Amino acid sequence: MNPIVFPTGKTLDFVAIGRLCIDLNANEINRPMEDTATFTKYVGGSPANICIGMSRLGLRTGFIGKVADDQMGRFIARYLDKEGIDSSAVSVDRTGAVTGLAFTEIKSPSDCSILMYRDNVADLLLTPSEVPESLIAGTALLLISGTALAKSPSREAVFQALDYAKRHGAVIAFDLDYRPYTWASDEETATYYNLAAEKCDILLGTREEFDRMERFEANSKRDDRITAKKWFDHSARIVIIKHGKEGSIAYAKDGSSHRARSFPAKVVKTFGAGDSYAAGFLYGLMQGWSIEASMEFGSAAACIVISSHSCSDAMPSADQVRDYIERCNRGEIVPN
Ligand SMILES: Nc1ncnc2c1ncn2[C@@H]1O[C@H](COP(=O)(O)OP(=O)(O)O)[C@@H](O)[C@H]1O
Ligand SMILES: O=C(O)C[C@@H](O)[C@H](O)C(=O)COP(=O)(O)O
Repeated sequence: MNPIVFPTGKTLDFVAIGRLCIDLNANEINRPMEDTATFTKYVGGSPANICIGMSRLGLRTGFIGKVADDQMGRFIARYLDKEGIDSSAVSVDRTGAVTGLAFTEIKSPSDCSILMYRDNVADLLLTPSEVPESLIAGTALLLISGTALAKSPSREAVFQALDYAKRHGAVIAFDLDYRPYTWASDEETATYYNLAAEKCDILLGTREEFDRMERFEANSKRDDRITAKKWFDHSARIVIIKHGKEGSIAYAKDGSSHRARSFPAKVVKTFGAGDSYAAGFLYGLMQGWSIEASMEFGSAAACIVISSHSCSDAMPSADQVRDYIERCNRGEIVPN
């Protein structure tokens, strides 16, 4: 069963708020970054990737964010337009801030890491006054992402967006998306994550990300059910805890739980899994599918992205995801 009823009659299906950045993915894979000479540039940033994923799946999407007034910022803006994403709420920084960069290291299909350059980044300078109420009033689903909570004024901009979403009945999804680089302390992280999560209908995060929010609480066994239960006393209706290759588990407010296995994949790199999973899962819910069917769709979308070189550019269409599931069912995908 699907416990989320999305509002109808909106002009957009999905709006994300947060960072628009650049991924620089190593071309010479299976080696440390010290030995990598060339990288390919893609649009990146977790909420940007999810929004691109939703657009590829055929939804009407928009983005609220801030880009640098430089070549990278213009590359991002152009890419959003090409993908058919409403970028009317993407403002341009005029203070000399820069675009965030994520260099990716692909040492092996299972040993990947990210080196972030995020000093004075434009995305964290988004202000509450740059969040248009009309765009949020006109969407069925708003996605927020944890990194945008790391600093003011972007933090207040996200809370402003949450307030508008509540006011206008948009469903709210929160991808925890914890990135250590941006936060001042563990206490600060837990405080703002908890304050935002209380207001959201759907929470998605890895076990490690939920651990960050629970640092003051008694869940020493890191029990997923205990983690999820807390949020049902607030606004949550679905809590998903992701466990990499081991799959994911969803808890719903009615007490049910749903496990999704991961599909086989010829993995190039592991990053991008969570973003494509989120896009596939949220897309499924918006089609009125069950939680299980939506999780399956997200898991297959994740495999397509981790079998590719990029995150954003590799986001699949709905037909590609369906085809991947069928090929897996026929035993045609042999994992590495
Ligand atoms: N090595 C893998 N093989 C197949 N599927 C994977 C693999 N890693 C991740 N996935 C899929 O992607 C989903 C999200 O991945 P996960 O690593 O948990 O999130 P994140 O990328 O946010 O850390 C998993 O639930 C699983 O379906
Ligand atoms: O989120 C970023 O700033 C970098 C992403 O674009 C990057 O490609 C990535 O790490 C994806 O994250 P994941 O889906 O959680 O693995």
